[in-house]
Amino acid sequence: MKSSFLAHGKVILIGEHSVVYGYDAIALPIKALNIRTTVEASTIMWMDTKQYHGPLADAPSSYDGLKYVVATLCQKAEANEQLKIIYTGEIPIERGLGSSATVALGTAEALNEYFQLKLTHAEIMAITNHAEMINHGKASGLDAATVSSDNLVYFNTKDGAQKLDNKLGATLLIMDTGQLGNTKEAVTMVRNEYDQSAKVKNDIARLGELTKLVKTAWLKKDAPATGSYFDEAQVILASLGLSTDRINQLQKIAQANGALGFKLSGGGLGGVVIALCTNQKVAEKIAHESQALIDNYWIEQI
Ligand SMILES: C[C@@](O)(CCO)CC(=O)[O-]
Repeated sequence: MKSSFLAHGKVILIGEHSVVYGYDAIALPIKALNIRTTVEASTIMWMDTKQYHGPLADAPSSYDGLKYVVATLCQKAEANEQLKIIYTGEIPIERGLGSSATVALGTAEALNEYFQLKLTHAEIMAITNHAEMINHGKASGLDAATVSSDNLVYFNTKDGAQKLDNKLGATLLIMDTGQLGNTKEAVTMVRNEYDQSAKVKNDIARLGELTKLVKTAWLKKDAPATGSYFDEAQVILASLGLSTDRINQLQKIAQANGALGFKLSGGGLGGVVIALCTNQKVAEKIAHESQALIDNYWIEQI
C-alpha cells in the first residue's frame, strides 16, 4: 500500500509580516514549484528529503514540524506500523516559497489517505498550521492557506482565505536571491520592534492598508497602481530591516529595466523578490540583467 499527495509552493504578493498582526495579505499559489509526498510501509520510521535521508527520530530540529505531523496522524490512526516518507520535487528552502507548509500539508494529506482517516480539510489545515507554528514561531496561517489553494488567496487571520480569482493582466517575475532567509528570526525581529516602537506599529498598519489598495487596483486591472503599492511596501519592509544589499541591487536593476513595482516577498532577510512587469518580455529582460545576482527565476502570468 502506498499513498501520495502533490502540494505546490506560493509567493506572497503583499502583506507579509503585517498579516501576523491581523491585517490582510494576498498570496499566489505557484504550481510550477511542487513537492510530492509518498508514504509506504518500511522496516523503520524513515524520512527521505533533499536535505535529510534517515530515521525520523534522528532528523534535525528543522524537522520538528514534520515530526509533529507524522506523530499526530499515526496517533489518530492508532498505528504502530513503520513508514517511509519520501519527498520528490523541490522548492528551495528558506526563500519565502512555502516549502515548510508544502511538506507539512503533503505529509498530512498523504498519511490521511494511507491510514484512511477521512480527516476533513479543516482538520488537515489545523495540523498543517500547527506544524507551521513549530517551524516559524508565530505563523499567520497564510502560507498553509495558499499552498492548499488553487486560486489567488486574500487572507486574514480572522476570516481565513478568500478567493480573488480575477486576473490583473500583468506578468510577475519571481527571482531567488539564493540567500537563505529565516522566517522565524524575521518574525521575531519585527515583533520585538513592534512592541517598542509607534513608528513600526504605523508601518505595519500601512502594509495592511497597502494590501487593501492592491485588492482595489487588482479588481480594476490597474497594474501600474499595483506596482506603486509594491514599491511602497518595499520601502517599509526595508525600513524594518528585512531587505539585504542583494535585494537592493536587484531592485535597482528591476527599476532600470521597466518594472512597474518591486518588493521582497515572504519573511525577508534574503529569499525571493518579485517584480511586477507589463509583459513577459520585460520580465525576461530583468531576469537576464539580474542573472549574476540570482539562483533561479520563475515567470507567472497574473
Ligand atoms: C512573514 C510571514 O508573514 C510570511 C512568511 O512566509 C509570516 C507569516 O505570515 O506567518
